[in-house]
Amino acid sequence: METAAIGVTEIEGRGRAMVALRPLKGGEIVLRDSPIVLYSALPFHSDDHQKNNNCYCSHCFTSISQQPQNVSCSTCGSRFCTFECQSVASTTSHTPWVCQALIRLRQYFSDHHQPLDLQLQARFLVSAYNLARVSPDRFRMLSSLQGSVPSQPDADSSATFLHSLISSICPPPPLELGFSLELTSVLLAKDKLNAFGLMEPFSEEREGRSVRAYGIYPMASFFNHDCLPNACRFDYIDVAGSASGNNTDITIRMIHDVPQEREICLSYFPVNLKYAERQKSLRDDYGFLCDCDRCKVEANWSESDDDGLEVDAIDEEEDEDTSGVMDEDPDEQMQDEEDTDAMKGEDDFPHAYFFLTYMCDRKNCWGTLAPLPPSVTTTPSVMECNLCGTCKNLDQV
Ligand SMILES: C[S@@+](CC[C@H](N)C(=O)[O-])C[C@H]1O[C@@H](n2cnc3c(N)ncnc32)[C@H](O)[C@@H]1O
Repeated sequence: METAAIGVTEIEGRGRAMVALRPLKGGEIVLRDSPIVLYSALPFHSDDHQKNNNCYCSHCFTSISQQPQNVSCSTCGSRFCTFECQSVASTTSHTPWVCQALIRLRQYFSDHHQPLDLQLQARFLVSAYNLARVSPDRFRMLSSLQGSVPSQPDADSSATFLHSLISSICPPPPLELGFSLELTSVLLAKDKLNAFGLMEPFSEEREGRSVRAYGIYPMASFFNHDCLPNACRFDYIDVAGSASGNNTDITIRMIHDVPQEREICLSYFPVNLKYAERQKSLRDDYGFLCDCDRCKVEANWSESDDDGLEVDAIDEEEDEDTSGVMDEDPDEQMQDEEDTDAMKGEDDFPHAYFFLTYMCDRKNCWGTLAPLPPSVTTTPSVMECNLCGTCKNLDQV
């Protein structure tokens, strides 16, 4: 039997972390994870009619706009892809309390205009308090994830507002753990630190990435962040299909080879973000300052470097022959380049190799490329983008 690929360990200053339990190959799938809690990314109410017209299954989030057979909840109107999905939902994600809570919150948000963030936090709280009722074991998993009572007054004011809203219009049925402002506040902090956005299928016309639903995944929540990640997340929404029951599962795939004991990290946002944007998001949203190898270099850049150097350096690099380097560990590759100073502007920009090799260059995508899993291809040089799905041979990269 093959040894497990990754395991959870504690790293000082970083909390729990995922590490390689054996040498890992680029393209290897190191985790498949199913969500413990899911919620829609659509507002309860929006002036945008497209957004009000929910065309996803409320349980498995498969697109149902093309499915004439879809069914609706006779009480709240939520739509489901099939009777089977609706039947499963009636005892899990769409219990009578959720149904009533959705009706009342929808009414409240159409009468009182509130920002999208707050509406989505309300959706999360309904899903989380419902989970506490229908699956105490999964709720305990959620409770064990990173996230405690926040210190920022802003976060506390959202919790206070949402707690009082839910208490007054749709209080949950009695729960073992109770229903308190402190629990609401802690749950919101866990959502903020651990939720993954399940993306709409890619479209070149749409700027930015559009999220269909948010999910919290019990194992994937242990990956720490690095601005030059060695693994990335793939989801297969609308590809897997509701029939397989895993439309909302995610997989984590290695971007390149890593040795045993190396920490496996994801990037919490698209890798093209600038230093200041990354630091702000990590400080404000995740509560830490990043001092990864890339940040150490970019911390010394002037603002104009940050604006222009990445593109300049990539253009310079594009003239070089990068084929045939994929069999090497890119970390070593970068180290070799550092040692020999083979790359122009190397001291300032040692991560040019990463951008050239692993960043998708399709318009408006900004996804990350990882080799296809060895089980899918016999050609290790085929790279797939985790957002738009484009496949490229390494010699095209
Ligand atoms: C999704 S959790 C990752 C797992 C977490 N370390 C734990 O113990 O459960 C995100 C949190 O991990 C910590 N974290 C993630 N990446 C980090 C990094 N590069 N340096 C320090 N802390 C990090 C931060 O506290 C962040 O809010």
